[in-house]
Amino acid sequence: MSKISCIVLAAGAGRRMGLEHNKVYVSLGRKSVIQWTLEHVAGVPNLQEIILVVADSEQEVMKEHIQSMILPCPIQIVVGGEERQYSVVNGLAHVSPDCDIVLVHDGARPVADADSFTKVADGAKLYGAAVVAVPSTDTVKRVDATGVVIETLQRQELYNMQTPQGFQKELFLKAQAHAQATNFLGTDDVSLVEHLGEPVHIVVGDYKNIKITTLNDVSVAKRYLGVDTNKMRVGFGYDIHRFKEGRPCILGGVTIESPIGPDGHSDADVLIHALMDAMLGAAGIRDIGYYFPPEDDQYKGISSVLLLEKVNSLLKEQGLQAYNIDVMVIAEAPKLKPHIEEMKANLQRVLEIPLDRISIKATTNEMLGALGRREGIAAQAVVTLYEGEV
Ligand SMILES: Nc1ccn([C@@H]2O[C@H](COP(=O)(O)OP(=O)(O)OP(=O)(O)O)[C@@H](O)[C@H]2O)c(=O)n1
Ligand SMILES: C[C@](O)(CO)[C@H](O)COP(=O)(O)O
Repeated sequence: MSKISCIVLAAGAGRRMGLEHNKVYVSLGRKSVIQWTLEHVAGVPNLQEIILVVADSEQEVMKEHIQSMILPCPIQIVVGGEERQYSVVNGLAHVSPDCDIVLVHDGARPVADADSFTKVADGAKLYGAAVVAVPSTDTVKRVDATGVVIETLQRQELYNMQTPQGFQKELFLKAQAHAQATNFLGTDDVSLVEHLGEPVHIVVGDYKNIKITTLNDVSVAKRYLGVDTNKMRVGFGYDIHRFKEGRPCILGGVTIESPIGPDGHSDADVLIHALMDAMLGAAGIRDIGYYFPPEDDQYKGISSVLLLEKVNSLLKEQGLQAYNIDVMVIAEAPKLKPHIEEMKANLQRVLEIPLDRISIKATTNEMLGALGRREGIAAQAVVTLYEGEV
């Protein structure tokens, strides 16, 4: 019986996702991308070990991330390389001597099911190298650097390669050594065996086995995994600041001429503060005091637009995106009307939603109470968030 080792690659940067963190930590419902991937890998019969390849800087984060998982075999975390292929080389160096079949799988493919691993392992055992692939559904053309079509390729011969990709270990070691000796860099693993001149067999896979590459893939993967998606959430925020003479009056990222302005640790932009609390509330991830504590010097005088950027990326990491926002500022002065379009443009720049889904309104407090006595300024905000892209 074959002994199988699976190298799971998670050492990329996930640049195309545009997040601050590696895409493999993005949540897809109650589990992250890498947790779904590992759960599916764990279902492979005869699996002896998992070699999880992780960037040097993320070793601790990854350990914390997977420590609660119950896996059927030992898992070893090893350091990745600059390119995907070099990460595979590092993983391969840690494969146990008694394993005879090596599978390689992208950590960013959380939908691949245990069946595709089994079929690839069987194919590798039988033929030496096998890969899960799907027929191309689009017409594919070769195009030159000026954008002119060179030729139309025969679609019946074209397949999109996915992972897992599997190998008899000795063949894979030989192919890796040959690639190194000839400076060959492939975009997938079986291409190293092709480069060696040995045959590679495909196993027909499933179109659902997507690689999480852009934010849009997150909602698609959630759908495929049966995780609730496109659910709307609502959040509410409120903030109030005392006015102080000589303080700048910054609202919605716009500096308004005024002899008085809201007092506070940051730039005291009460409008953005109410908005951020509404966003965090809708996401269910605490409040602005938690992320930007007033006793922390790094936030002294900081522009709240920068804080809003941070809140927006916290939401993106949860697969959430603002759909519409409605903010009400309550103050006797200054007059906001001449500045509202500029404020909306500032919010649009950060939140990347159309202007017609951003509402900023202002009202006086009819000279009632502290706000009516011009002692301060308050704001309330309501936000709807969508899970996934809208
Ligand atoms: N040096 C690298 C580059 C990529 N990968 C892994 O290879 C898989 C497929 O690569 P890709 O989708 O390109 O991931 P990233 O390199 O992270 O993404 P991007 O190219 O957008 O930065 C991912 O699971 C990624 O973590 C890796 O282990 N080591
Ligand atoms: C290996 C792979 O997932 C097969 O489709 C793909 O080639 C990886 O490419 P990327 O450029 O690293 O995303």
